[in-house]
Amino acid sequence: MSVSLREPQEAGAEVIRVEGIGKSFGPLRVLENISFQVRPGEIIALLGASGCGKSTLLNILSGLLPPDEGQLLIQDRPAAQFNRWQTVGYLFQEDRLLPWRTVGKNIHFGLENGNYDRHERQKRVEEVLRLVNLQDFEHSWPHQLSGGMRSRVALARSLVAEPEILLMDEPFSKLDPQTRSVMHNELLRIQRLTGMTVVMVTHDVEEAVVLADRVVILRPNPGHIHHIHRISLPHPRVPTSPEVAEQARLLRLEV
Ligand SMILES: Nc1ncnc2c1ncn2[C@@H]1O[C@H](COP(=O)(O)OP(=O)(O)OP(=O)(O)O)[C@@H](O)[C@H]1O
Repeated sequence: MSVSLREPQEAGAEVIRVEGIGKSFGPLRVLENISFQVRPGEIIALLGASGCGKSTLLNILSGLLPPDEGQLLIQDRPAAQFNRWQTVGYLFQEDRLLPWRTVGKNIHFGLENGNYDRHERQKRVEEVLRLVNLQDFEHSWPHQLSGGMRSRVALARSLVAEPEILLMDEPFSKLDPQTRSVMHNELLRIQRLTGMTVVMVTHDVEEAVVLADRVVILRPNPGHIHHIHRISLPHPRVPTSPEVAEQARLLRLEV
């Protein structure tokens, strides 16, 4: 994909800046005073107990949900000014593939908010299918695919508009452990190739350790940042290794 040819951004620049964000739903205070920055190409995991506001925070980062307080800057611009369809890709817990569309047409869906001609759309779909190693499945139907392949199609759909930022809400949690591990490696390979920035919600401490550069640990009532934990282990990080187990142990003490 042409994302792989993207110019590296200025060293140290931030792609996301969250400043003092708060959010309530009616009387329920969900997030309070959330501040952190994300540098280009970082993988950030949002980790915390159920209900501490991880998905709400991800929705705010996507620009879909306005915060009540504080501000979100994407590439130094207020969230209201960025074109979220081209800047941000979103990958959900369910693959959300449309069963009446082929793989190729499902991926086309990721381009329907952009201004692309037919030739450009087709070129991008073919490129992203190669990126996720599904080049032979453009004309297959979702029901013909395994869980891991469906997960790759959903990933391809979120990447086809070449977003700078990929937001993921527990995207691999429904996969079996072996397929999940394969998808972790796929994500890391694609991240390296494209240089995209990733923010992901997870419940899974090992997943956070295997993937993330930094883990933002949230605690509830209302959701706030307890600690930001850096994971400095080199890749590949083997899930069964003592180093990963030790980092997971440290994280569990904090969550
Ligand atoms: N649109 C909404 N309207 C009302 N309450 C909401 C809304 N969205 C989320 N909430 C509430 O906000 C709180 C935080 O929800 P959120 O989904 O962000 O947490 P989470 O940490 O992602 O949880 P989980 O790990 O279980 O998915 C919960 O109490 C939830 O019921």
